[in-house]
Amino acid sequence: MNFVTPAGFRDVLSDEARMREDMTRRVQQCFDERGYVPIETPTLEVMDVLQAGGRMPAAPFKFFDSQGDLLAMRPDVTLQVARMCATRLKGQPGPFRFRYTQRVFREAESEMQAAAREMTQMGIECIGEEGPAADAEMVGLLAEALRTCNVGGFKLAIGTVGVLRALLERSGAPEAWKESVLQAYHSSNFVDLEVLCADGTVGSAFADAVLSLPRIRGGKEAIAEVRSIVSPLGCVDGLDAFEQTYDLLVREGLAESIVVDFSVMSSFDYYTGIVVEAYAPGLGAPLGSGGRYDNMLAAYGQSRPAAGFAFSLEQVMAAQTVGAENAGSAASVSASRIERPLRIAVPKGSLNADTIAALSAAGLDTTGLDNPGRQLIISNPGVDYIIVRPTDAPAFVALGAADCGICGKDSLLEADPDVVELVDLKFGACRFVVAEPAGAGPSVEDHYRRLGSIRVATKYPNITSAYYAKAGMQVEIVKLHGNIELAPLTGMAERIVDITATGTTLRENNLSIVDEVLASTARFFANACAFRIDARIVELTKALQGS
Ligand SMILES: Nc1ncnc2c1ncn2[C@@H]1O[C@H](COP(=O)(O)OP(=O)(O)OP(=O)(O)O)[C@@H](O)[C@H]1O
Ligand SMILES: O=P(O)(O)OC[C@H]1O[C@H](OP(=O)(O)OP(=O)(O)O)[C@H](O)[C@@H]1O
Repeated sequence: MNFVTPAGFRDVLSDEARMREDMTRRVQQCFDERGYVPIETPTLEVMDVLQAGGRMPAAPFKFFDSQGDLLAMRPDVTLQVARMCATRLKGQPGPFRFRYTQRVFREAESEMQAAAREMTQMGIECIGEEGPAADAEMVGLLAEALRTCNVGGFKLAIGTVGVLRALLERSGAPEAWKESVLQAYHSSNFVDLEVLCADGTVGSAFADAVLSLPRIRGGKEAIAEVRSIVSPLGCVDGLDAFEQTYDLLVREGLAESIVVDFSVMSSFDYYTGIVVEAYAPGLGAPLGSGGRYDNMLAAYGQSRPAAGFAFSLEQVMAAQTVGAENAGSAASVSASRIERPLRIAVPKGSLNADTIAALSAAGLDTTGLDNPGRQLIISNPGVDYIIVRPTDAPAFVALGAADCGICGKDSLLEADPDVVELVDLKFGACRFVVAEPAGAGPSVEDHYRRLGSIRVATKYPNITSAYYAKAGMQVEIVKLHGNIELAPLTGMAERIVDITATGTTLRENNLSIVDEVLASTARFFANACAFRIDARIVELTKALQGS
């Protein structure tokens, strides 16, 4: 027997535990000095209670107790605080300022994530206050806490959800379109957004506004730019308060640390006003996030305005490690981000030549990239090309090993990484199809009727199972790594789900297409944090769009 901890759970040895203790103490003291008092919430909640508060931030661990209640380990503290305020503190007038340091527990969300499943969150919730002063207090305190933790060069991206909500409501668009737009915003999919805004569902002024909003970023001028776009449409909701919040933050000396960014809207259904996400240079994932969630308490029976944030102790410690490594070089942490080469994941294989051509047309020095030999990283002035298998590109970018990259939409759909999809590069066009041996249709259908399932071979099990789940058909998926067409020819599977481009492979192996699953082209995409703090990615995006 191996005496190991469960995946994603670990012991913390003394040296690290001492650092964690010290950091926690300093942060809690910082919160305490601003009038925030400690609270603790239970490790377990009834699942229905958690769900009542809105979208769950991550999949929780769940189990039944002896009474048959479905319980969940807390994936987050905010929902619990909302529940607590609306129930146990119902009779008290407030406002309440709470702080906490608590472990949260999350089931792994994807295979690609080598993630911890137990994390320590430090955060605050301010219940019963609203307006720019309360919002600035929340964002300012997040900045102060990160400074207390010596996180160098951090950035706080702030936006407000009011403007987009107003644009959608007043656009007159059908619900399905609005949901698709929100989905594109949530998944940071600029390519989908472009397609939706070009489909003629809403007038061009609304379409242009919805499309340009997430690309606007900067300082005070970014707010003015948003205003000039949404004001003629009568959609300035929340923008005045947001501008006042921004001014207050600048007055607190935070101009260098905050960046207005209207693409930060990942939890639109949960937040009602300002949203904030914290990033540190060199970290692939955000340090923490927060915002205003005025509707959540009402879901528990008592309406009160509320705002708060939480950040991860583990992420803060990781930022310090990256900061210490950068400090070894001549530059400071924030400056080193600018000086460090931009890391681009470049696919080898069939997308390679077009990728090099696109990067070169965008103005990058691609010398040596077309003939790297066995060298896996090609370094040119200002840029490191990381040569990857196309199916690995999403992992490199999502985990922050590369700042941005290129691969087929098929690889992105299969991996479903947390990245920002920026440009449809149009090359690498292919179609995903379901195919079977020519003339085998009746026998495959008979097989399904008799056994209630068929075997489908593919390199893309996630795309395939999503397709069959939608079709309501039971299948056994056989995962292969290449020459998928062999599976039905050898009797290993009845059908395949695979790529076709010219159709030659299907034709030469006497296979015929049963259905179309989706079409794919190559995409340029970026790590969500790098996209928000590294201006070079925005520049490269523009250059690639023009090429
Ligand atoms: N005829 C085609 N066959 C395969 N892929 C194509 C074709 N045309 C375009 N593509 C695109 O090129 C991408 C890379 O294909 P390629 O064959 O180079 O790598 P792969 O073998 O699928 O990936 P990996 O080596 O990571 O398993 C595909 O994901 C797809 O988006
Ligand atoms: O329609 P066509 O132009 O004939 O292209 C389709 C073929 O290309 C891909 O294979 P790939 O060359 O990537 O090899 P693999 O089977 O090893 O993945 C795909 O899996 C098909 O087999």
